[in-house]
Amino acid sequence: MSLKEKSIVLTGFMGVGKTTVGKAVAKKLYRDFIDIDKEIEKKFQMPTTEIFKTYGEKTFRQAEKEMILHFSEQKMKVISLGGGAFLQEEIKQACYENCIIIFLDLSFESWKDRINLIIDSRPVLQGKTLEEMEQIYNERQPIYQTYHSKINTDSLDVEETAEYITDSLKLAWELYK
Ligand SMILES: Nc1ncnc2c1ncn2[C@@H]1O[C@H](COP(=O)(O)OP(=O)(O)O)[C@@H](O)[C@H]1O
Ligand SMILES: O=C(O)C1=C[C@@H](OP(=O)(O)O)[C@@H](O)[C@H](O)C1
Ligand SMILES: [Mg+2]
Repeated sequence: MSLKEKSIVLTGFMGVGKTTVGKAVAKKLYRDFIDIDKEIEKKFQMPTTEIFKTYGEKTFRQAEKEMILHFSEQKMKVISLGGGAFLQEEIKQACYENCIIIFLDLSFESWKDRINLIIDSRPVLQGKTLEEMEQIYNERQPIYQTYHSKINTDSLDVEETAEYITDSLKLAWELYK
């Protein structure tokens, strides 16, 4: 597969903007957009929080793995992962080999301001104190260190982040064609 054909995968902690930015990047590149959480929710016909409540996290993680292994083999997509996907080594390897992984980084200080936007739809955060959330944030950082490109979004809005990503990709495609 040539570099230009590879699917783009967005990774990073919950709430950093993978879904929102992924959609914007796909639009700019005229590619299909796949949000893995959306695909899992379609499969189970219920929101993620309900999947966790009804079937448990293990079932969610199994579906997440199957879905990502399937889509990571496809060309020319923009794929937004869930923030827990890279807890599974097999997913990380498949994405690293087949796709271009972009890590959306955001400091905990900036992340804190988004809690209200995401808390209701993120079962992993529900019932946690701010200190516990910070602990999860810190514990998760090592899993995101497998990437091809990293972008810190502390001072960027969605459109600026999407533009930075597409500009970098176009440059890489031009350089390595
Ligand atoms: N760069 C950004 N600046 C400000 N808010 C953002 C940014 N990126 C995303 N958001 C907002 O943060 C929330 C979580 O974004 P989302 O794309 O669902 O993150 P993720 O998929 O990484 O969990 C949404 O309400 C979204 O509008
Ligand atoms: O980090 C996690 O464990 C999760 C992140 C969520 O996706 P986002 O990163 O898009 O919020 C979703 O997959 C699920 O709630 C579990
Ligand atoms: Mg998302």
